[in-house]
Amino acid sequence: MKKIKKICCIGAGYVGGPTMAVIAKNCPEIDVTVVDINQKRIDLWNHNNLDLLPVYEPGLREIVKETRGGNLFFTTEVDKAIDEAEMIFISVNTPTKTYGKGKGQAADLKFIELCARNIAKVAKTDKIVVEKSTLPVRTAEAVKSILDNTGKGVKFEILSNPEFLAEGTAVDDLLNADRVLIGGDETKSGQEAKDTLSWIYEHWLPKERILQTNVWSSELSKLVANAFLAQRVSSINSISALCEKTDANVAEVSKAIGFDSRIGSKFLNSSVGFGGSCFQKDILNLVYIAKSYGLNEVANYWEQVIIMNDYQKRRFADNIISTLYNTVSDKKICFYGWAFKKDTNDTRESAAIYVADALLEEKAQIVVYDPKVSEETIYADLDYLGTRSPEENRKLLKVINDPMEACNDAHAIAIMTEWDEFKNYDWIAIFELMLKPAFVFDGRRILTKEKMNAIGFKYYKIGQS
Ligand SMILES: NC(=O)C1=CN([C@@H]2O[C@H](COP(=O)(O)OP(=O)(O)OC[C@H]3O[C@@H](n4cnc5c(N)ncnc54)[C@H](O)[C@@H]3O)[C@@H](O)[C@H]2O)C=CC1
Ligand SMILES: O=C(O)[C@H]1O[C@H](OP(=O)(O)OP(=O)(O)OC[C@H]2O[C@@H](n3ccc(=O)[nH]c3=O)[C@H](O)[C@@H]2O)[C@H](O)[C@@H](O)[C@@H]1O
Repeated sequence: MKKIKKICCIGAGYVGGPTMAVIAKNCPEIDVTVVDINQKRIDLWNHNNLDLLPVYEPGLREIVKETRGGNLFFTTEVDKAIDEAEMIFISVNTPTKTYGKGKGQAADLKFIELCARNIAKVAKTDKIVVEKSTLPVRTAEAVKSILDNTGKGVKFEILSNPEFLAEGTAVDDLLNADRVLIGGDETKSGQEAKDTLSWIYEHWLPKERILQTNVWSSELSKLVANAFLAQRVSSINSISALCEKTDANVAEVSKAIGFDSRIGSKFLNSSVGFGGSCFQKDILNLVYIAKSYGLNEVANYWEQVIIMNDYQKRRFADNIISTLYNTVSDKKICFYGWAFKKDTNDTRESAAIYVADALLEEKAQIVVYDPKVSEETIYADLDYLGTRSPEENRKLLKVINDPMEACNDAHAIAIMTEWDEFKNYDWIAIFELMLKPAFVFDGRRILTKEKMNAIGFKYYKIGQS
């Protein structure tokens, strides 16, 4: 096993940034360079004001402060970093394809291929190339084929090392990972490369949490882990609809089933629907792969997780409309939260986007307050859907930085993200500011029905009649 001194990571996003910061902190003898083609993102990673880091994660700014400029570097000099590194992580985005074959399901691998071609072009010495991005099964084969055909005699070992961190808890997830998965060739040099990557993680994680597999198992396990997690959320959300029709309470059901050690208590919180950049993308990708092998029953089974999630978002929006006397036209509805979960500024696939879109179709006036998401991001999310013109989105939806001002004269509040601060608001003062009857639609189940009703609210909580 070779002890390496220089690594590079292509892609300074939600995975590349935090992962490399944690490696730099725990491996002071290794120089870690994170590269990106997005100059603005790199400038923000290098900004003196650490509040402006492009990724908000609890604990991240402290690690960046400690390591940046010491053994952690952010730069757009991609070729130089590739040339100097002994190990290169590819951590670029792999979104769902929006064109051509597999449109709407398959992962778009153009950024991965560009990275592979760039490494092939630049590399003058042997490299270990690590797939950190989430990739369809057998992608390593394509990457290997591109790298092995450079004709320069440079040797590449390809490893799959998918990331399991969740946003909002990224630093903690990295420091205390349940497991690290490393897939590689079952050859002597493949084993050596796997051991070198294991050695990096062993700086802070117990050896028994580092699992080595073949490349294909590793690639597939990542998609399957996300599919199983999302499936739990869709399963409990399906039950939330049933609870609302009966006198059952979804929290009591979650608790009761979660006590069974075979089921376990995690990931059973009913919500307005899961969001995030990966659950939907990775399940769609799994569905596409299954279909491509003619496994239609397998594909249909997993697709149902997405169908249920779409139903949950639609159901929430429909309930707001029907409860507000079947019309929200010109009614002010205040959204508390836009991020797809608390403690992140990421909004990709957030349920808030789709609920807002449905209400805007009914000509509602929406006012959004989120403690970490910018106005620019919120408008970009809506414009991306293409449902109406950017001008109309800006006319119908406003972003306000003060939660009290946001709910002033509102007919209803919709809680879209479970930010802790929402629980501690002065809900009596909020009630006073709103039009009556004052409605609250709690898509995250963070408030107490009895207390809200006692204040005078008409309070609706997902999964409770
Ligand atoms: N966001 C998350 O929580 C997790 C994401 N993943 C996976 O990790 C991968 C990356 O995800 P994120 O970090 O969220 O994406 P991201 O979109 O935040 O970051 C990707 C970065 O790669 C850069 N990039 C694209 N092509 C490039 C190129 N040729 N050269 C240099 N830079 C390039 C982009 O400019 C962007 O800044 C995806 O495959 C995702 O599925 C895996 C686990 C968790
Ligand atoms: O591949 C990825 O990108 C990552 O996807 C998820 O992480 P993330 O999407 O960041 O966040 P989660 O905590 O999984 O939440 C996803 C969504 O499900 C929702 N959720 C989660 C749990 C729950 O019980 N109920 C629920 O509605 C959250 O609010 C959020 O909208 C996985 O948890 C990570 O292991 C994985 O690495």
